[in-house]
This record gives sequence, C-alpha cells and structure tokens, in this order.
Amino acid sequence: MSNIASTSLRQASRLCLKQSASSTGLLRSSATSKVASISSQKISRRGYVSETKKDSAQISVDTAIKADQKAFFAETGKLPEQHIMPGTGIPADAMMSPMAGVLKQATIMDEGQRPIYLDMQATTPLDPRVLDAMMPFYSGLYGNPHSRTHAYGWETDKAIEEAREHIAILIGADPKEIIFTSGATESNNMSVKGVARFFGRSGKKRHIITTQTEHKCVLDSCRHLQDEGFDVTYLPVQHNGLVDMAELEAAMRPDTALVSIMAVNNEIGVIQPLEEIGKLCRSKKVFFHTDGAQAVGKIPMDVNKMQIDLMSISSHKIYGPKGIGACYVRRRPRVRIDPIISGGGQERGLRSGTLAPALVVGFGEACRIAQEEIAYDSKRIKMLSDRLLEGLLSLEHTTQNGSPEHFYPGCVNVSFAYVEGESLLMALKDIALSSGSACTSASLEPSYVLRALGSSDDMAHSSIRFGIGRFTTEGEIDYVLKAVKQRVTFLRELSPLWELVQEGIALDSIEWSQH
Ligand SMILES: Cc1ncc(COP(=O)(O)O)c(C=O)c1O
Ligand code: FES
Repeated sequence: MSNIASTSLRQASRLCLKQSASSTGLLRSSATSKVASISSQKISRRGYVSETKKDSAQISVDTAIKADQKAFFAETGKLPEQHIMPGTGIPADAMMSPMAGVLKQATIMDEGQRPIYLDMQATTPLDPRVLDAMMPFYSGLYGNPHSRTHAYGWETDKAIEEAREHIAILIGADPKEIIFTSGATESNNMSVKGVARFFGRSGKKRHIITTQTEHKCVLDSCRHLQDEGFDVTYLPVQHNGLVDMAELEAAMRPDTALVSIMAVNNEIGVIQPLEEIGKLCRSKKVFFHTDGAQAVGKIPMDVNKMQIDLMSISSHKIYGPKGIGACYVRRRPRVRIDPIISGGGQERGLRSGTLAPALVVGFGEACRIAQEEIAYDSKRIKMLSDRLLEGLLSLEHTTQNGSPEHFYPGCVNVSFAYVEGESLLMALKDIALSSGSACTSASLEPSYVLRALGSSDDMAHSSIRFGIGRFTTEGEIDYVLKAVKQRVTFLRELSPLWELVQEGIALDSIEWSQH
C-alpha cells in the first residue's frame, strides 16, 4: 500500500469513526469491503456510503492479489485462473477486481444506541482497515494455507507469511520466531507450561517465578504446574505495582527455569522494568517470558533490547480480530517448549492445527497499522489520558492506582473513596467501563491486583478502570468527566460515611460496634 493511500485512509477512517460516535456517545464502527457491500442489503438496516470506500476498495485488492499475479492482472485485467465463486455465479477475478463495482459500497453496522466505549483493556473495536484486509479471505481466498499442491494453498500461505512479518517487525523479532495461537491466553499457557515441562523433565529445573498481579491465565497455568510437582514463587509487587528487582533476584534459584512477568498490567496499566528484568534473567541463564497482551502495539517493544525469550501477543487488544494471537519464541539462544497442542506439526511443530487465514491477515494488518501509527496514537492517547486524569483527580478523595510515572496512559485506574465501585458502574450505564477484574466476576471479590498493591478492600471496591483507545474522542472524555463527577457526588451524598467525613470525623478513629 502506498504511503499516500494509507495516510488518506487513516484520516478517512478516523473521520468515519469519529462521525459515527454521536453526541449521545454512540460508538459504531464502519467498515468497507466488497463482501460487506454484497451482504449489506441483508445485514444493514441503514446503508451508508463511507468516505473510505475508494481507498479501502483499492487496498482490499492490493492485499488480495498476490505479487506474482499482479503483473498478469496488470496486463490482462484478469487473475491467472478463472474460478466461479460458489453460490454467487461471479468469477473470482471479478470479485477481486476494482472494476467490478462490488467493492464500492460501505456499511455502518447499525447496532442501535450504545454507551461510550471506555473498556479498551477488555477488547478494542476492529479497525475498518483490518476488516478490509480480512474480507477476501472469507470469500475467494479460501485455500488451506498448509496445502502445498495448488494455488489455493500458496496464496493463503503467502498472506500468512506476510502477516507473520508484520508482527515480527512490530516487536523486533525474526518472522520465524512468531508462532500463531488463538490469543494471549493460549500463548501464556504455551509459554509457562511449555518451558516448565520441557526443562523440568530432567528434574533439574522445576522452579518458576511470576508475580501476584499477573493475568489469571498465567496464575492458573502456574497452579496447574504446582499440581504436577513444580515449585512456583508468586512475587509480591510494591505499592506502585512494580516488581522490586532485588526481590526478584533473591527469588532466583539454581533450579529456576522461567520468570514470567507481564509487560503492561491489564487492570492498572503499570509498565514493568522489562529491560532490567531481561538483563537479570539472561545473566542468570533463566528464560524470561512476558505477557505482552496489553503492551504490544501500544508501547515500543523490542525483544532483543529487552532480552525477552518468550512473549504472548493478542490481536483483539490492538484493533485486530478476536480469536487470534501469537507467541514469540526466541531462536537464538534457542528456547525449547513442550507443545500443548500436537497434531499435524504446523507452526514449527509448536502449535498444530490449520491456521485461520482471515484472522491471521487481520492480526498482521493490525500490527502493521500499529507500527505505522504508534507515535501518533501514543500522543493522542496521552493527551486524552492527561485530560481525564486531571479531571478525575480534581474530585476530592480520589486517587490513581499504580505508578503514576510508569504506566500506559490508555489504562487509567482510579479509586473514588466512599463510593462503592459497583454502584458507580450501575450509575454510569451510559459508559462501558469495568472495575478491572472484580465486578466482572460472579464472586464480587475485590480486585486481587489492587489487593496485591496493598490497597484496602474499601479502596479496591471503589476503583474504576478507564480504557482509552485509538478511536476515543475528546468529546467522549469530556462527557465521561462530567458524568463521573455528577454521579460520584450524588452517590457520596447518599453515604453516611461521607457525611461523617464532611463533618471532619476521621473514620479510622471510630470504633465500630458489632450487631
Ligand atoms: C494481560 C492479559 N493477558 C492475557 C489476556 C488474554 O488474552 P486473549 O483474550 O487474547 O486470550 C488478556 C486479555 O484479557 C490480558 O489483558
Ligand atoms: S467494586 Fe466490585 S465488588 Fe465492589
């Protein structure tokens, strides 16, 4: 794709998304593609021609038509082989052709009134450019990428290898070190269990170090390893959420096989000192795995500079499709892992199973865009984050959770003292938010991450996570600030504790009687 095309498309898609976020806080995504247009009569209640249509149609074609076919196409206006698309009666090359007209429609998927979306750590909306890149693989380009005997296989295989390259570039790796998985959960399982089982077999390396604030899938993988007889150290973190390097070093033992510490925390956004951890691990000849689900594409990540041996990546956290991710597995010095899924030996024998080309291509495109726009996105998100934080912290008895210096600005976690987080979430129904992991679980336990930071149960219960992303607008932040201020004030006025605080009574001086 040319720079000009990509720049105008970027501007157009931003514009398009911004326009679709209505004054009521409605966020809808728009997408352009030939197949979306074909099916638009069926799926859209309200047709809409987007400003991105021309550029993105062109880009779909660029992605779909392989380089070796391009010359033939340029000369003849046809793809080398003529195929009728099953069920459509349309020749495959006509579907791929910019002249065919079927690409030149765009649809806004009208899903009705929706809250403002500020839950970017849970997932992100699909970038319309990503959907555009994926669509040909849901229609004409349906070959099994592992088929070696015909063009159907070759063309999807080629697209997969291009995607692998985009992912590798984003993290400074070699494409051969990228193993596709179903997402970061699988990559975390694969890394933690895989290294432990491979190196634990000899009986010499049966210890793993992780932290108490990891994602549940890392913690649970460690629990399973404990059942298999491995020893696990769950390191505490400091009050600001960061690992204490001296404690990490002290926890290392001659039988330590792996250190698994996440890059950016999904609840509080703190960024761990990855370079320091990598250096320490390398000096002790211990493998370093990091869960990069919330980091890759959002902060600069370089596996060589940071001496990372394994890294989990998720596509849907960076405006790519759900159900796809990758595991970076270092080749030099080589990291060995026991595969969790065995079978046909795909992905260097580390993860068997037929790859989903559409998902892989979408993930690759999401990484390519992230790489291209990381500086721009970071600047915008930081600006919105500063505005949000300043407004929220101007409310009395409000504090930010986690290190205010070392955190990803797109993840703002704030405690509103004397307000129950659950009640605040209910009062903010017009904004899609989360309190981290706590209120999403059936247990209603306060967040284990905030507890690990030493927060009291009360503070953990009164915390809300605000997730800002590529398509968040200033108008949305202003709306959120106004709504939060209004409703926190309202809820506090209902609270007897707040009344005592207003009267100047120190709550910790009160002796509460039990009834
Ligand atoms: C830090 C972290 N690790 C892992 C995951 C799981 O990722 P996936 O949904 O790709 O399995 C998430 C997402 O919830 C996450 O935030
Ligand atoms: S804030 Fe989640 S249970 Fe109270």
